[in-house]
Amino acid sequence: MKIKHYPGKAVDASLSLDTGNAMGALYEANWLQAHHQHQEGSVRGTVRSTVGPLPKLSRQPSSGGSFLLDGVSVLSKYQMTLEGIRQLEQQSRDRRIVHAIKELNGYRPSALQHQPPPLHNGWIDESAEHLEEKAKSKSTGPPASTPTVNHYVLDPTERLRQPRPRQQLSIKPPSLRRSQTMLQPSTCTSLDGRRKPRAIATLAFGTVRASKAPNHSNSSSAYSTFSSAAELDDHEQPVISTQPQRLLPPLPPPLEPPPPVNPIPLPAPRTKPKPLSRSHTTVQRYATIRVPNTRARPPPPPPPLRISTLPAQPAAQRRHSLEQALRGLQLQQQQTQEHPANKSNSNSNSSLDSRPDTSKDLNGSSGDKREGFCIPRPRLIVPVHTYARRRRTGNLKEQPCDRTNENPESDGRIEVSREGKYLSTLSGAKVLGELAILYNCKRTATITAITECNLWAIDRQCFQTIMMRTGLIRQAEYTDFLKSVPIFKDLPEDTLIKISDVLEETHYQRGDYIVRQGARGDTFFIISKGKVRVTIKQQDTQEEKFIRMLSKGDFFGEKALQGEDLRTANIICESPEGVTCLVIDRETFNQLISNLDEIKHSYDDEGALERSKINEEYRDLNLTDLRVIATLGVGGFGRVELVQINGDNSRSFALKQMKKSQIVETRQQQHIMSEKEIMGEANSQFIVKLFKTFKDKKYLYMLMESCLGGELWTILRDKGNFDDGTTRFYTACVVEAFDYLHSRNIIYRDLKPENLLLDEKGYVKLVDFGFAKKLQTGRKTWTFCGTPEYVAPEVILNRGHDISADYWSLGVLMFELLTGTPPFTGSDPMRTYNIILKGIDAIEFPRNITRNASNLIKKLCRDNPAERLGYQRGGISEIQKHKWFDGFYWWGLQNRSLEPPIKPTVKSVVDTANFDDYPPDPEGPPPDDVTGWDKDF
Ligand SMILES: Nc1ncnc2c1ncn2[C@@H]1O[C@H](COP(=O)(O)OP(=O)(O)OP(=O)(O)O)[C@@H](O)[C@H]1O
Ligand SMILES: Nc1nc2c(ncn2[C@@H]2O[C@@H]3COP(=O)(O)O[C@H]3[C@H]2O)c(=O)[nH]1
Ligand SMILES: Nc1nc2c(ncn2[C@@H]2O[C@@H]3COP(=O)(O)O[C@H]3[C@H]2O)c(=O)[nH]1
Repeated sequence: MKIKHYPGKAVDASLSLDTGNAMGALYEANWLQAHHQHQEGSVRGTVRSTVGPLPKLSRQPSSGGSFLLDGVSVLSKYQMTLEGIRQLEQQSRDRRIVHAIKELNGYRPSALQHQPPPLHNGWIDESAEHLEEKAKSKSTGPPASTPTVNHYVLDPTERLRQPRPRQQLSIKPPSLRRSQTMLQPSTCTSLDGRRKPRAIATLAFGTVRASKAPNHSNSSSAYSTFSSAAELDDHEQPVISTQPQRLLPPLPPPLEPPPPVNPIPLPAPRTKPKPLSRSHTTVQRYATIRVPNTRARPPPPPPPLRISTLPAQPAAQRRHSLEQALRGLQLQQQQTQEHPANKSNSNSNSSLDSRPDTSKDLNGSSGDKREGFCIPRPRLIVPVHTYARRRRTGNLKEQPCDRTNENPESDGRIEVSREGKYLSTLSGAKVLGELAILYNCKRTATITAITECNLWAIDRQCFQTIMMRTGLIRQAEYTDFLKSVPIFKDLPEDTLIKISDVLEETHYQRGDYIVRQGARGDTFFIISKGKVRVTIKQQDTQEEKFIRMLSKGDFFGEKALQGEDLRTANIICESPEGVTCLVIDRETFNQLISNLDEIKHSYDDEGALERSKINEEYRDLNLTDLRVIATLGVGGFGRVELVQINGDNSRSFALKQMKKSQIVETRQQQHIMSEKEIMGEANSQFIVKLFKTFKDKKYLYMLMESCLGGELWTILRDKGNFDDGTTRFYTACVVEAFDYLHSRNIIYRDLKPENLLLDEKGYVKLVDFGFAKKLQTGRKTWTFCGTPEYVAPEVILNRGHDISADYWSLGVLMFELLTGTPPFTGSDPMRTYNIILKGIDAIEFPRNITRNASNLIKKLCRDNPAERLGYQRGGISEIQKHKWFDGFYWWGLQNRSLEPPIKPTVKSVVDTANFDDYPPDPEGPPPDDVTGWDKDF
């Protein structure tokens, strides 16, 4: 063991052993030996302090209470609370109304089926062993709630185990000792690892062929492609709708909107309605416009074009017709739902496409199996505004209108043009002419039949009635769904209705890129059916890395709307039966959604990106560009200096200088590399940022952000102890830092007030990542390291430890902040370990520790790592939800709006008044080390 003395500063000890993991083995052997001796009634009070042949002992503790866990659970932030969704839907206040509307219209209950609730809510990958362990503890009761039989019976230091006199706990400086970080050679490390026309027309068959950008928006091109270019010769081909041209004499004044609830006594058929005979419906099939194929041959005279209007009908008959039409809708919907092949695409490929094409049977008599079909699903009619909008989804490049793709052989195709400029070609069950009716305006485009077309027409009044009804149904359906989506559940009803009004439902097929990384984005998506895969392109390889799956109720696409318009990830349709999304435009997003807390969260990759941008700023900085202002602190390997960049007095940095020779001597090379990597990538305001590293022959340097509020240790030393509220604030900062690290499977391992620095505002940040380590999922690590007073029993016993060891140290920190002394304090490390192994229940809690605080401390300092709060199913949020934190404003802490309990005085960027004074290093410069082990530093 080497003890280093730093003049003027408390002692900092480095404990190093030559043998790999001998330390842990030695300790365990000692405890066990002593335990045996104790059982034999012969406690002799000796601790073997040399590394010699160890007695052959079982590594299992001799009595119960602790478990060896190999399976480490990982907190998954992306688990959906399906159970919650289901409950919300059930609780929805106007559910009956929604239901009534649906029933009245023969709609089926929402297609949103519930999945069984997940087995748990936030943990994945639990090893069988872990589960088994839990099952066991369920049946027998949690082992830890059994009064602690202290199986660490050894007591070589009987005298020291006397309860510490109370006054010792609240002792004022100078008795507050600086804890000592211990070092051990890292040879034994982890085992790891989206004005007045009268009819609209529906094009019944065929498929859209041309000008389809792969954005899956079914309604073709955007206005931006309009120009005064090339007039289309209207005489060449039959014109169905022309723009801007009044087709028919003006209509009577606009229809009075019917009351919201069904004005027509429609029966609400629960059984499948009979297919209607076509003679009963006003929604008739009109004379087919047969147009010879003009593309392949020289243009013949235009085909005869007959546009029929619906005969004027008495009101009762009209009502009956509407009834029929709605039944037809209903039937159509059922057919769509019943044929799996038809299920998939409500927009682009009409469900009719998959049926036998009987379009040539004009009278629709024999062989026409589509008797029930009237008009396609109402949804096709609704999103009319899509013509005007270029939806930015996954297209890196807009696809140009390519008329060469059109298939001259296909039936029922029409061409849409405006001011003579070609817009698109449509076929299949498309709706045309709805705009002029909806907006009471002139035709907005010219429709030309380019092949024979079967068109169906509905008069204005009928169309408007259907629209109103379908609109209401749709609104109710969407509102109902939104209430079941976690991020919207607390929004007021009127906001949900507003959102429902502008939602567009879009369907994607398996493999479709709904959103493509790098593309410009203007839309926000909520998944209403199916699953999508999130991937991100790797910087070096361009390969796509899988990030996560998102499913019903999840949302995506908020990032492009919040930032630079660019999509930050790929979203790919994963479900074989496709994915349905409710799409919201930027305007609605900004007005109604962007302020929701859940929308503001950031993803890991964003942090990494942001960090690499920050680090980029210092890329060309050299050591010689820095000038030293003062010493901020002294650590195990050297000094930390306050520095400024020459010529820039506006800011300052902390430069940690580490002696290479000493790093090698204590075999800390691996730890130093890990420190650089973790601190250089971490992007949390509760963790000190490392901007750049340098090296020369003697030293390694780390250029970090400076925290001029000083060490929490110094403030604690001066104040003696903190009150409950102050302790809560600092503990909460550490919880945030741990949340960041642990969610990335990084264990910190050296928590203590010395490693908590205050920034100028009074928020604390974690510094010194010398023992931090990234673990492989579910793995443990075995390096014996940390600060004696803060190490967890499993570290002492060398049983392997993981992030749960940090929760132990959090409990210790709370105790120390509240009392001024850590709970487990011996006169030397060995004695300290001994006290630790006796457990938290052996420690007397002074009265100034409130009941809630001691409850939390005890829950953090459980012998059994698996039982520690933070490490269980609810993850770190269980700590945040503990009674001691009741009323604590976590969101204010995260956005730094919470007032810190102590505001340090920092007069300028070079004010070091909050730090102790440090004389020069008496040892002088270390020897050169040019062995090259540090080439990656
Ligand atoms: N970014 C910083 N801003 C201000 N002071 C700092 C900063 N980093 C370190 N210090 C000061 O230097 C001291 C030593 O730094 P640090 O703990 O990182 O060194 P170390 O060599 O790893 O020490 P240890 O022996 O505890 O492992 C800190 O306790 C603190 O007082
Ligand atoms: N304005 C416009 N209308 C289109 C487009 N594609 C199809 N249409 C249909 O063409 C129809 C022309 O008549 P309407 O304006 O009544 O309604 C229009 C739409 O239904 C398009 O890109 N722009
Ligand atoms: N960048 C990023 N986006 C994610 C992640 N998980 C889900 N997403 C979503 O993927 C979307 C891609 O498009 P946006 O960038 O607009 O918004 C993104 C997020 O909504 C993730 O881990 N990182």
